Amino acid sequence: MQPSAVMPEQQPLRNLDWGKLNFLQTTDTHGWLGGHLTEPSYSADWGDYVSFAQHMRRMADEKGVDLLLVDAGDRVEGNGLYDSSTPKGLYLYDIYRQQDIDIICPGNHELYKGYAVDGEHDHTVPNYQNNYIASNVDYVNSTTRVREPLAPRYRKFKTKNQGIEVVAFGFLFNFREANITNSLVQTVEDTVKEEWFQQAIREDPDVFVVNGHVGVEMSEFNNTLYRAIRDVNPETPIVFLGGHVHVRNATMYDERAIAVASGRYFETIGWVSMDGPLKREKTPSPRPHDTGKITFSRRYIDTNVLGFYHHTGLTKETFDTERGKNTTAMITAAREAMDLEEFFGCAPQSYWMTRYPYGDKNNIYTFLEQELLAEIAVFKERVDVPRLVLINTGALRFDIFEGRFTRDSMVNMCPFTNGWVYIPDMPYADAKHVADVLLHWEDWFPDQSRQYLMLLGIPTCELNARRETFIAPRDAMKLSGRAAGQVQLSGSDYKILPGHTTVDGMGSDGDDTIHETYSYYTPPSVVTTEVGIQERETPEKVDFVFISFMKKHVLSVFKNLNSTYGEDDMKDYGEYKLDGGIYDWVRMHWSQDC
Ligand SMILES: Nc1ccn([C@@H]2O[C@H](COP(=O)(O)O)[C@@H](O)[C@H]2O)c(=O)n1
Repeated sequence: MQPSAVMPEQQPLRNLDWGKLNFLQTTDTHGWLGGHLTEPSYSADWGDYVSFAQHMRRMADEKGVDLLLVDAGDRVEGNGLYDSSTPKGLYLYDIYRQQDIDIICPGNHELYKGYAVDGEHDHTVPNYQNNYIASNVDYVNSTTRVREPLAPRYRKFKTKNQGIEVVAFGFLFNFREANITNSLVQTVEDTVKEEWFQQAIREDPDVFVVNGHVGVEMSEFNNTLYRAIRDVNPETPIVFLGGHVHVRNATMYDERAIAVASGRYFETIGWVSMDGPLKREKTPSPRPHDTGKITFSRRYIDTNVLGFYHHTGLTKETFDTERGKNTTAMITAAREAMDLEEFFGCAPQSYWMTRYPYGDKNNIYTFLEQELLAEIAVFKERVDVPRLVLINTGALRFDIFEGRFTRDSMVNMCPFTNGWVYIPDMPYADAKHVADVLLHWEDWFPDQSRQYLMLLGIPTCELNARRETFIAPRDAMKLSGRAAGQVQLSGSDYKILPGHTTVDGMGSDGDDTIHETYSYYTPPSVVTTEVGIQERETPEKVDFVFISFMKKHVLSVFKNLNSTYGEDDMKDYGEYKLDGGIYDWVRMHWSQDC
């Protein structure tokens, strides 16, 4: 743990079921390798995970079974440990590589910026050599424009103890709208037609492992890849290890194919185990599968040291390994070098992405709309022109906690350096119309809406995963005026604290830690604010100002509406960047100490 991280509290835990083949999975870590310093349930750091994995590998050896470590991408963007150095990732790649990972692939965040693609190509791919798999992502050399696979397309290997033959892939969802030009993503549909893939699915392994930056309910996994593999291999067990959607989720595609994704921001380490007749005899050829039952199990391990001690049967005194401790020290040194605890201001209250409804004063998007937007989208030369400002809610990616707001909190909340663009003197009604279409895309274009939103990635990906409101019993009690506190389990020292309470396609027993649930409210896809516009006297023309990330989306609306507006009408709206604007706002409004 980092020196300033809070200690976790003892909470009731479910054990891990071991099988012949077991996996520890991370995904969407987004640079959070220092852990969640102020959240006890998730306060372990990457060094603790290094120690944990070393012990788990030892335990696997003792049991004579196998353990594979997998990461499904989006390792960058979203935490100071990556974003606050120049160049970005200066410390992260070395810290990351301290963990031995057997199967690793890229996510979309590795492909938004040229330097991030180069970071993969120059650091992560060589750090993990043949374990890095890029089944549908290419690297394009910026100077020569030569295109080559970012890493091998697939990997065939035998596990250490059981000798199970594995064919492993590493896919990225069909992310083609926003990746930068030194990367190239081929659709999963086109990739499965390629000769190498057709050969790979005929390698006749004991198990297929499809690692992918893909949600377990996205069609790239549950349709295209599942069908392609299953059609040729009716009996072979398949393990899909996904990500991207930032939620804990698991489902069985059939009795011999499981799909699991393990949340976001290093809050969760996924555990998947499979047991039964996995390994087949060497002869005859083709080797028939033992069609005996394969059992699967999944757990979402909260990233804290008390859980790690429990699952390894160790204690504070016996848990840390040399390598783990060194990794923790590397993180501490990097955090200090980048001054991530630098005080920026004092947040007067917490603001939540999904725990309070949009419109409530505790909701971060209400805060963005009502407080921030008018002051962070400013262009001195046009300051007197009324403006309609629009931003995607995906721009803010983490809650703000009441109290010290540091360099770290700033990047956690918004790592993006997007600028602002505008269409000058646009008819007010047209600007409103575009905003309305972006907000209610599904109503405007019901046929293409959902897939379109997903592809374009307007909102937070959590929004795409979960759309129904859930009011937690504690909040329901508050709403009805009754008191509620932490739940004490009778006859035990354990408290039940708020945290992840997952209901997935396999039931409600996936979380290792038994938590009290949070409320959940779906955020909108965009928010807007009007500056210099009176409700009773609306101007004929306004500046339509939007975050540069939304350029493609706005163009897409124009196209769908057969509008004559196009890219040539869009101009830079000053030089303010999103992160810089928020920084200045915090300095100005939250300057008091705390
Ligand atoms: N420059 C950027 C890049 C991304 N976003 C937002 O992030 C979303 C994608 O993040 P995931 O973790 O969900 O892959 C994307 O949909 C945008 O909302 C951004 O605002 N600016």
